[in-house]
Amino acid sequence: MYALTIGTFDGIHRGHKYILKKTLQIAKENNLKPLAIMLKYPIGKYLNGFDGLILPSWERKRLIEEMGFEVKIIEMKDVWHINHEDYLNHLIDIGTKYIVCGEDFKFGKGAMGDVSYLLTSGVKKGLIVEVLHDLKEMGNRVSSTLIRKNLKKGNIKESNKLLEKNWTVEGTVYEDRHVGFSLGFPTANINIREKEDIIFPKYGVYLTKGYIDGYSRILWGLTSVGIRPTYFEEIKIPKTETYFLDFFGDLYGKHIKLEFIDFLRTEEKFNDQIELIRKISKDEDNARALIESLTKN
Ligand SMILES: Cc1cc2nc3c(=O)[nH]c(=O)nc-3n(C[C@H](O)[C@H](O)[C@H](O)COP(=O)(O)O)c2cc1C
Ligand SMILES: Nc1ncnc2c1ncn2[C@@H]1O[C@H](COP(=O)(O)OP(=O)(O)O)[C@@H](O)[C@H]1O
Repeated sequence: MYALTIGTFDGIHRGHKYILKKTLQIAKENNLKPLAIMLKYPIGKYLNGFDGLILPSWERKRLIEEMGFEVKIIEMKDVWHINHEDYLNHLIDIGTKYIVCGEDFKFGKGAMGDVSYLLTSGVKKGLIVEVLHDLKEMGNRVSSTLIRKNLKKGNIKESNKLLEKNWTVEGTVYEDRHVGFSLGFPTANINIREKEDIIFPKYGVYLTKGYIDGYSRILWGLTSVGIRPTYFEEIKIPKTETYFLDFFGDLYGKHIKLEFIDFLRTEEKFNDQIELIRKISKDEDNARALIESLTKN
């Protein structure tokens, strides 16, 4: 029998950890197995204005499993036609005894199932329901939406605080126009949207740490996210590209994980390449000073 919690858990932030830990505790106390049913994408993806995921589903699954859960990934298209009564019966059929959820938990077709439904019909069917209050940070509800908003503003430190770890993206390095080398700043283009719709943070320059497959060294880098307004390109596709400091090597085809540490500046349109090069050199100086202050002591 299971102690179950359901959600998208995008980011596995402080609020998620609070619900997940509570579920683990309940499972332990009641001799149940902890189960997390995880949606690949939030409902927002199918409505208007979805900026993208904070973390891909496989990373969220890994983190939840690491806490001690069995994780089942579901996709919205597989469940949104099921009405809330049938879905509740399904949860009971698979062995759910306890459900742990937040105040705004909704499920079933048209989001008709909610906490009050669980507390009435669910309880009648023998379920035990634990409803948790929202976790707040400076008066704000800790949520994936809040973190996405922070990422869109370039507030990396605040996002990392809410996530309780450094925000990380990953992907394979692909070849592009080879302009980077001619500028004196080769950049590894990392395809962060290879498999899932990951959020692009505010366009600009970030201090990052790179973990490259097959390399034992962790590399500091300057990561530019954006559409390179200095250059004319027929179609503008946002890119995440990193110039690694004190490094030279072929990175094409390599898998790279990037940890975002800080935001340095907004992306700008320069009149010519010389101006851009000057600015990137300044970015490098700023980054090196920041790294020194971070790695001191
Ligand atoms: C640290 C850094 C800062 C950058 N800032 C800007 C910028 O403000 N504006 C811009 O148009 N491009 C900026 N770029 C992107 C460069 O234009 C880009 O790396 C170059 O065009 C190489 O592109 P490629 O990978 O297609 O060869 C920046 C790149 C780096 C590494
Ligand atoms: N310090 C470095 N940081 C990032 N990439 C580097 C570095 N040194 C060499 N490279 C190589 O250079 C490539 C990027 O060169 P660049 O001229 O920007 O071409 P592209 O347009 O294909 O990205 C990287 O993918 C990597 O293989």
